[in-house]
Amino acid sequence: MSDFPIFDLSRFEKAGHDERVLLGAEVDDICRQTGFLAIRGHGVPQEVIDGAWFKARAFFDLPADEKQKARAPFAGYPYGYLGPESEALAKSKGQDTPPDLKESFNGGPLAVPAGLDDRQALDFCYAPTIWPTAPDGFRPAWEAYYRAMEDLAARIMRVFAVALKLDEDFFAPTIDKPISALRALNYPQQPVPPKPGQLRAGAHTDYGSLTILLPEAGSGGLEIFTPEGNWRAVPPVAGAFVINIGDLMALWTNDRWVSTLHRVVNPAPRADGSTRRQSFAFFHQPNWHQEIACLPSCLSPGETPTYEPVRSGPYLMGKFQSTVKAA
Ligand SMILES: O=C(O)CCC(=O)C(=O)O
Ligand SMILES: [Fe+2]
Repeated sequence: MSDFPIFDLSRFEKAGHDERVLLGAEVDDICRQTGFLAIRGHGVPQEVIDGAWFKARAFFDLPADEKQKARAPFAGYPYGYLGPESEALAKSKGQDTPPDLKESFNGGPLAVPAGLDDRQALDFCYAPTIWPTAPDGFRPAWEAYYRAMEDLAARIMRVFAVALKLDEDFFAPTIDKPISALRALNYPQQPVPPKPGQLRAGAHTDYGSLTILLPEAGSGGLEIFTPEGNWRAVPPVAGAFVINIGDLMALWTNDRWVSTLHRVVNPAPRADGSTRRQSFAFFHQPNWHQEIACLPSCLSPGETPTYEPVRSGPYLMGKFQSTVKAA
């Protein structure tokens, strides 16, 4: 996919007002088509990326019973280790498929906002992350990466605001107590052929405002469903993150921006067996109570919003739980 769009965030941040508007218009174009692009010039230190990446790798390399010590305590609990075959993302789209061929470790917000007393929020998004006891140093490395993603997401949301012809900090109050989750994914080698319809990650859209992906360097498998109706590979871009918008951004923009269907396909069988793939996905999610309703700048005169407003937290909870419970 040689024409996969790449956006230089440092260029935007150094630019004056007029150039920002022009760069914002480029992002608006991309988000109207697929909402998938690579971000370079992001400023996230390589040590922070490597720190979390190699701790995650060391965790996935542990024996299964070690990893299970950090498992989510029940189906539908959002954090901790989710072992092989515990989720089918296509179920969030009403597709009944065999479970995805992956395992993941998931962590939530690093702190509970002072004074928050919403039971559902406390029991779901602010439920404690179940930390692994090994490898040493996992938690600080994870938290450093989580913080870097939270910061990067807030900067990208500023670009989005400009792209939508809104005040640059329009989104700031909607994401000042975000309920984002970080997920480390491991797609193991496949010694046994997948079942019919079974993928590494079934076709889905992401649920929130924006996802920041870090696919393994040189790996393939991630595909998006293009407006022309084809599945198309997304390449990992060296030194960049792949970002995509989620359902809440589509809702916010009255479908001016698309939350594109994507999936991770199985690798071709290889004689050397080296088909394992790792990735990080940071799911940026507006404040629990934030109402997401069509933005005024996305409504032409005489047009009415397509969707009823939703609240960020309960919306996310419903989507997440649809992927792990029996259909
Ligand atoms: O691993 C990847 O590259 C993508 C995973 C993904 O789309 C997801 O977990 O939502
Ligand atoms: Fe996704």
